[in-house]
Amino acid sequence: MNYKLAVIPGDGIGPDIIREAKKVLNKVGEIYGHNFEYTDLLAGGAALDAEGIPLPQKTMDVCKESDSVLLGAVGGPKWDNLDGKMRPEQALLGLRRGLGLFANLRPAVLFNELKAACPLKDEIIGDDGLDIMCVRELTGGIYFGKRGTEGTKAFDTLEYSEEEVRRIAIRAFDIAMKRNKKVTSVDKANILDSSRLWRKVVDEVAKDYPEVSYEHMYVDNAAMQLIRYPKQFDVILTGNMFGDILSDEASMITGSIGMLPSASLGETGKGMYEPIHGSAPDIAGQNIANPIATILSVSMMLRYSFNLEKEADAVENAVKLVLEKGYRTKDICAGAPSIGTDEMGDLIVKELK
Ligand SMILES: NC(=O)C1=CN([C@@H]2O[C@H](COP(=O)(O)OP(=O)(O)OC[C@H]3O[C@@H](n4cnc5c(N)ncnc54)[C@H](O)[C@@H]3O)[C@@H](O)[C@H]2O)C=CC1
Ligand SMILES: CC(C)CC(=O)C(=O)O
Ligand SMILES: [Mg+2]
Repeated sequence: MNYKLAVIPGDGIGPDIIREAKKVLNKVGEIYGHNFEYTDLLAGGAALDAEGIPLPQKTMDVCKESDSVLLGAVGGPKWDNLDGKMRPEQALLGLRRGLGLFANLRPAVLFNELKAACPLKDEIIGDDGLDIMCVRELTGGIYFGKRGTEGTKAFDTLEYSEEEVRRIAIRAFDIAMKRNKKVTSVDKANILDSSRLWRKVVDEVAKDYPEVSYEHMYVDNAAMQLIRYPKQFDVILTGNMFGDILSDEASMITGSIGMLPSASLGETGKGMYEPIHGSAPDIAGQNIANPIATILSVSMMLRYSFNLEKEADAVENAVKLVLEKGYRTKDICAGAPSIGTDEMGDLIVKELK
């Protein structure tokens, strides 16, 4: 099969981690007889530098025509003083909305081999590890609300429609049915009207899933419970900003933010796949970034967009084997010797079968 991929390396460590992810995809293609055809595109700071805007029309057009999108990360201090609408991060919002990718899946899984890198105590992790799926609404909420600055005041607004909540809730309950059948819906319904609407709609959706146990939890409590007793969670369903924040917190369950992949999905098979971390300007250009979150995002692409289960498993297994053999990038080495971004990519490619 031939798969057309739009590839957006972006800024900071973006180009380094994307290079490793492509190596892995190329090897998967070679072993399993697929052709992955890449179109490299500009977005974020790289696009601002080249064309003066964060999301050029060509990037959007090619993403729309492609079977899926692979993205590194965007942003960095060079562009931090630009007006809100011109910032690199606007490219992400434009892509997510423009492609209709309302469901952001962020699986926080602790590989057994990385227990030492996880800051939680052994008795909290237990013997059977940790595995939480964060389902974040991605095209609504406060990141997309009306905002502005008026003199010495600035405002942002948070809106959700019933339809927006319903479609993400259905996605979360469907996912829970294939996992441990538990959904924790996270909101701030003690304060926010939009959260009370969120709760009402989730209650309605839950009626169609009698096998799934579900609960509501306030976001401040959820942030605390994630550290106190993460095993209580199976699927976390939440809005755009809460999901952004809680998934960075949940990433420490995996040992490092450099381990957590994501899939952004809509109503069709097309998705956008990216690590949950940013462009990490503090380590850019040093060959120390962990490429595993991006490589696992490739695995999610194979599974969710192309239905290539064997191939997706092969990528995950290759990552596990490399970790089993003791290889670590700096963020997960817990004081032991570490290897570079490129060597980690090469070793994962070598373990693919
Ligand atoms: N999806 C995207 O493109 C995102 C972009 N950003 C942008 O990225 C820039 C930096 O944002 P930060 O808040 O610093 O978040 P960040 O996620 O880039 O970095 C936070 C910390 O985690 C480390 N880190 C991140 N990824 C890593 C990896 N693969 N391996 C090892 N260490 C890693 C960094 O070195 C840093 O110490 C900003 O311009 C921000 O707006 C932030 C989040 C998401
Ligand atoms: C940079 C933001 C637009 C997004 C973000 O932090 C994320 O999606 O994780
Ligand atoms: Mg984030």
